[in-house]
Amino acid sequence: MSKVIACPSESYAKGPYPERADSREFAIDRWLRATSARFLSGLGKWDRSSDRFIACVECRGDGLQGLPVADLQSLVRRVALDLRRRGLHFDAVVEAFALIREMSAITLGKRHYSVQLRGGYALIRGHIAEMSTGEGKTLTATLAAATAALGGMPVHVVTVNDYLAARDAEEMEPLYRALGLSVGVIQQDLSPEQKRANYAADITYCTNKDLGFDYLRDRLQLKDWPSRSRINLKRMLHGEASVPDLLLRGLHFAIVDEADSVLIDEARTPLIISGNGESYMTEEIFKAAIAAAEGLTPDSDYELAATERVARLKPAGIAKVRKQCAGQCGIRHLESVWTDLVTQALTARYLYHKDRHYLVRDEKIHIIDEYTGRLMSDRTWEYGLHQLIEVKERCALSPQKITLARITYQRFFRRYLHLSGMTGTGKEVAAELWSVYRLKTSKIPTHRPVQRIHYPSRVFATQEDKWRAVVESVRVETRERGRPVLIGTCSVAASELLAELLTQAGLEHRLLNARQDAEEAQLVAAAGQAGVVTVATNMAGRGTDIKLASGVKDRGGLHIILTEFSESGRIDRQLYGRAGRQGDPGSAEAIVAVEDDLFRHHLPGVMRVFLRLAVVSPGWIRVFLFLAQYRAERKNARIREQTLVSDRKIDRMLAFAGKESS
Ligand SMILES: Nc1ncnc2c1ncn2[C@@H]1O[C@H](COP(=O)(O)OP(=O)(O)OP(=O)(O)O)[C@@H](O)[C@H]1O
Repeated sequence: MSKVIACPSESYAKGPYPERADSREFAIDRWLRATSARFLSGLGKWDRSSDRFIACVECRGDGLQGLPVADLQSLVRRVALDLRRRGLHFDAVVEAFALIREMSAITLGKRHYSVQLRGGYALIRGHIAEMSTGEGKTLTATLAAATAALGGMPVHVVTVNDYLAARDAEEMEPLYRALGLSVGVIQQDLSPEQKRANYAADITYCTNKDLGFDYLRDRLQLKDWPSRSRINLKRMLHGEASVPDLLLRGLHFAIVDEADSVLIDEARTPLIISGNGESYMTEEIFKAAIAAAEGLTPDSDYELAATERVARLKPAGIAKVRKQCAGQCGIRHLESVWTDLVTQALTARYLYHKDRHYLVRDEKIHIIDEYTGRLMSDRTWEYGLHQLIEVKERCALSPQKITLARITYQRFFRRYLHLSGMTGTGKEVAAELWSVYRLKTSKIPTHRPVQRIHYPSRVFATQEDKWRAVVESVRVETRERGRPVLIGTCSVAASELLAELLTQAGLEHRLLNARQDAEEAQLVAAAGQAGVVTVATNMAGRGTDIKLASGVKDRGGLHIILTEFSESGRIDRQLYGRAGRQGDPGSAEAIVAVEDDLFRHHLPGVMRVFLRLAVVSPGWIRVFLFLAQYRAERKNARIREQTLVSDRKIDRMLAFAGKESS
């Protein structure tokens, strides 16, 4: 079984994955769900405001300060019993929050600030807590996670990449251990047994992808599970019926960190599990398709939609493809298959780029996750795209896959009994979070005023001018001011180009990208030291906490350089958010070019001319940037909408057939 990346444009599912399970395990699971639902029902009885809640926690906390750990632990045991008995009752949650806060002060040396209590309140109420970057969401999550876990709920803390999942679990573990709770971490390369053990922990830190795929694997296990009456019959005839080994313990209580990325941005692409299938497509056919695609003329024969990464053949192109290629490789009778394949070949040839969308390593294609900048080595693209890219890059051909199970994030996360989330950038997507997930967004104030300074953005006519300005800015900030600098680039290729230019300019630097990811923790640890230059892809764009070395604050803190605006302003703000955390000094600037993808794809030609002529002031740059990102976000929202619509259509079709989808 392997995992497939769906092309965003193709969002249909094959095959139903009905749930027809019953057994002692499932009875336990159902009992657990019912218990969880009872546990959560206490929330409905809360009639006091968040201010009152915070005041109660603060007041109770005053009474707990100075108590020895053993006394706190016995109070924790008492509140755990109370939570199990009465559920998320107001008084019990106040007591739990106050105890977790005091225990955190002792074990981690960090006592939750009032604003973090407010964030915790939002999470326990099932909201999205919008807390600015660097405000301590990792610590905030412990309040809700530990309270739910003390009450017996299996808790999943979901984040965007393995590095963050492992870091957060490791940092918070002393607190959980002191509270008598176990912690599990799911990493990509764990065996099923290890995963099962980690999911059995009270609180499990995992990534959205691992969680989604593990859920699909469980659904596949359940697919062949017979109905209740068949199990009973089997038991009568053969004794105990065997039950499948599931990885998860069900979907109960989830806290999604970087919620806008997981629930909105990544929701464009469904999760698909596939297995090896039989195919008549040979290497010759894929080669012929690439050759046919190369023989077509742009604009007259085909058009490319770069943002959606899909190619479309025009009537002239279709006629040419049929005339030139039909009959090749013995698939004459399937002209539509051939045209589809040539269209995919156009996509592979012109819309997927080496060192941007994938890496070639050991004669294999490794997909780069566009949201996290990390390698997804065990994933493949579907509908022949992966094989076409392999042919394009002269790699060995991997077997073609067929879809076994599929789910969208929209549908997956709605299955949790209790869903909540945190992000530094949730304002723009608050309406979508509500309409799709029924999640309210609560804005949490900052603990200390943000001191980050934003220099005016600079737009250059060419890439060369842009990179020259970036190198100059690095020189000034490090050599003249002695500050650390973090430069965000949009691809492995761009990061390597900049690294080369910095070397030529004699500026020492470190590189963090999908090709050089082994020393991520060390690179991040060193990135806050005076004069250190770190060039990174969006691997360092979210969640990364760069701690400033002593003396760096006096020099102005960390400086961030953004070298290409992304389609969403949220992603840019996340990168800026690596500086000026927790009230520290810091600064950020954007140095970009008119030729960057965002402007090329989303700005009308006349505006690009204005930008190129450099007649625009910083104010106008902001206007053009807003417009380009607005158009890009609209397009992406439409894609997500389509994914959801086709998902609902599949649901209705399966319901009509008396089946249930994954
Ligand atoms: N109550 C606290 N007391 C002391 N330090 C804290 C407290 N809360 C958070 N911090 C520190 O603040 C820094 C930022 O925390 P964290 O990385 O969790 O922020 P974040 O909100 O998740 O950031 P991002 O939005 O970038 O993901 C960390 O170094 C953390 O140790």
